[in-house]
Amino acid sequence: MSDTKNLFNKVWDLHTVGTLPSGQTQLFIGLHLIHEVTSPQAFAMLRERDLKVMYPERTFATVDHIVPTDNQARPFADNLAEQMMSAIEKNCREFGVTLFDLKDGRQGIVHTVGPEQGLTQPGMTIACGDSHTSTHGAFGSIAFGIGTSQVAYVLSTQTLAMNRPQVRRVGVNGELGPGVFAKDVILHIIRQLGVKGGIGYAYEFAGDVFDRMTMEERMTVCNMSIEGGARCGYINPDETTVEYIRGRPFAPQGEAFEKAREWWLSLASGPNAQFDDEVSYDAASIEPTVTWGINPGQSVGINEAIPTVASYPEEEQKGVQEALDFMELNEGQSMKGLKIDVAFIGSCTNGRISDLRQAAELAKGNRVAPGVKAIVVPGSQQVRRQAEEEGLAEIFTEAGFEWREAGCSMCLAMNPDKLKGREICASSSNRNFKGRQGSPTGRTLLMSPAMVTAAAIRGSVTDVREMLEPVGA
Ligand SMILES: CC(C)[C@H](C(=O)O)[C@@H](O)C(=O)O
Ligand code: SF4
Repeated sequence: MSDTKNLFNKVWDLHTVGTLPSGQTQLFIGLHLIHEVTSPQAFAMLRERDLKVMYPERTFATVDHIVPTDNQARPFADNLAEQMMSAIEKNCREFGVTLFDLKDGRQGIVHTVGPEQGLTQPGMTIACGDSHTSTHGAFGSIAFGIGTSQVAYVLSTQTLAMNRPQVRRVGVNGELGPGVFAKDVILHIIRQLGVKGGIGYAYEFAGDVFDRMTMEERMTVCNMSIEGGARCGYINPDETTVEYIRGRPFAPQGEAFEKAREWWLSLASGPNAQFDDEVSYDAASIEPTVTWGINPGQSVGINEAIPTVASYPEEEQKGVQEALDFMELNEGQSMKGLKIDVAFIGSCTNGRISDLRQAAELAKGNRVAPGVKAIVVPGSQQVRRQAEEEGLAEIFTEAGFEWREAGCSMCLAMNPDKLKGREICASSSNRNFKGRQGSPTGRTLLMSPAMVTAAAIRGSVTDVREMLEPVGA
């Protein structure tokens, strides 16, 4: 393999089956993850054509979006949710696909359970009928969100027709300050490059900030690469990646693991790797970040004022004003002190054990502010069990947070967890689109789980650094 090839192109080339008449690449998909929302029609398409799932052993299913996080008794109160649940149960049974269902112990958000079970590995191509599939790129896999008809295609052929994106290296170097987390890094990147800036690109995140990150932090970053418009995002595999995977249920074991390790590490972009574009940011310039608008690029550092409309290019000004009007915020205003109604800790961006540990550390000995509804929703049953064992669940409930079952919950509100009316929600999720959290007029402020916890306790948007122990104390 040539030294100048970056990881993305190495993995792409290794999985290329051929070039289609359209000019697209037919790409072999190593791992296909499915969930209840985008799979029912895909299975229906297979039935219509009398097709089978080509590699049921490369296909794994979970339930996450529609799952209630309080009362999980069947049948679910929501008829549509019950139908989706029964459909995935039937489809997995009939097509021979492993399903992590509610009784399984491994159920959770699709992007939480893949890595947790050791299914997600470096050098793989991964597809899932879900935009945040980019999360799996944290392992140095190339992982794409796909639509329902493509889900049918992958089920029946284990391949996907795709245009090869260009690769942009996004560097962040230096030291992150206290109270600045992976979430702030990716919100900062999206703000700089724009929500459409990544169109046509795969993002390689590189630099010493990512090198020092844990796998869970890397997943937070890659999860949101698609919010910046990129087709996918990834981080080169290193010893951190290898050690995370070691011993997980679906990881290679023994000698096979050592062989895989060598191969995984060989895939990383080397010092001479070429990129179609490169940008880089200084870690020290990143503050705890919070969104003020209706897309994930509309954010500010907690000590900054909301930018003026005039500071945007003319073609964007109308949209910016519309966002301010919807949020009932003004240019020049500070986000600090803005009252919140709801605090949501969870989602495939920030619903893993390290997120809950951070939140619990701040919640310990504090109380959720009067009038604020605060919920903590683990990303998976495994995260939930671990949090209970570590005493985190108890810390949360003592502080006045609700402790829930695993699922997507209020990230998308395709389940009973919804905002009401004009409520403002401090949320550790990844999208702040109008109506995203279940009320058409509800308002979402994206931030790190630590910032959400701080807002829950103070009752308003807070600089989390005010609540951290001074260094050395
Ligand atoms: C329901 C699903 C198709 C959707 C996605 O693709 O991302 C959801 O997960 C989301 O986050 O909006
Ligand atoms: S947690 Fe949110 S972003 Fe992630 S898969 Fe579920 S709905 Fe989509």
